Amino acid sequence: MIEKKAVGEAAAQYVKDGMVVGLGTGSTVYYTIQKVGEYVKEGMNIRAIPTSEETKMLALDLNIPLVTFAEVNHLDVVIDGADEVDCHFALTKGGGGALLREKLIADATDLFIVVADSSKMVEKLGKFPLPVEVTPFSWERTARQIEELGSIATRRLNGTEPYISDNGNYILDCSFEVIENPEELSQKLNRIPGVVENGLFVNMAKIVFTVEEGKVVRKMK
Ligand SMILES: O=C[C@H](O)[C@H](O)[C@H](O)COP(=O)(O)O
Repeated sequence: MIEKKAVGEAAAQYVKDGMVVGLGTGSTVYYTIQKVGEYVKEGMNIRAIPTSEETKMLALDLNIPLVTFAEVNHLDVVIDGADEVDCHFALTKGGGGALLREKLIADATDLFIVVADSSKMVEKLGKFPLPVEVTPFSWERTARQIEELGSIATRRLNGTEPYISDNGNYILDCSFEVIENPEELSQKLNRIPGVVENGLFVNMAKIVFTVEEGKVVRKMK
């Protein structure tokens, strides 16, 4: 919790007056969003696109002005959390189910910043099961095709019911153990009909805020 707050707040320094900002989802970027709310309260003029309904509610509570892709095409900065970050800044995302909008929004900026406590930093991705968003129709067949790539795909539940994403889809949590080539796996997954998007973010993050030896560090690509 202390690390999440420290890295989340540190990244907020990249939000400046006049910017269009992408706001991520989760318990780490929560602290970034709180800081951005303070900036707005102090008079900073920004507009934001949230990566989930949860973040949208939080931003509205903090009076952060929102926009949509109907009005903007490019974001000045996007700040988001991650479930795993490897040494090349490849990420696993989607533990909170927001991966599709997160990827759409991260794709719309040249400055994608990740906030991740030290537990998220790994040598290779894979220990955290990879979230894959799939269409509910024939999800079982899609799951079998994902399993042919070497994983065990488990449909996410919300209690006893299927978890439904903000986009009306299912999430499959796919255990691959070790992901040797995230880019290749991402391409293979997205070629399977029924896969809407996968939680691998490769060659997207430019800056990672994390904690090393008890101090916040900013790692740049
Ligand atoms: O879908 C959720 C997102 O990808 C989150 O950014 C990710 O799960 C990290 O969340 P947290 O900061 O709560 O660990």
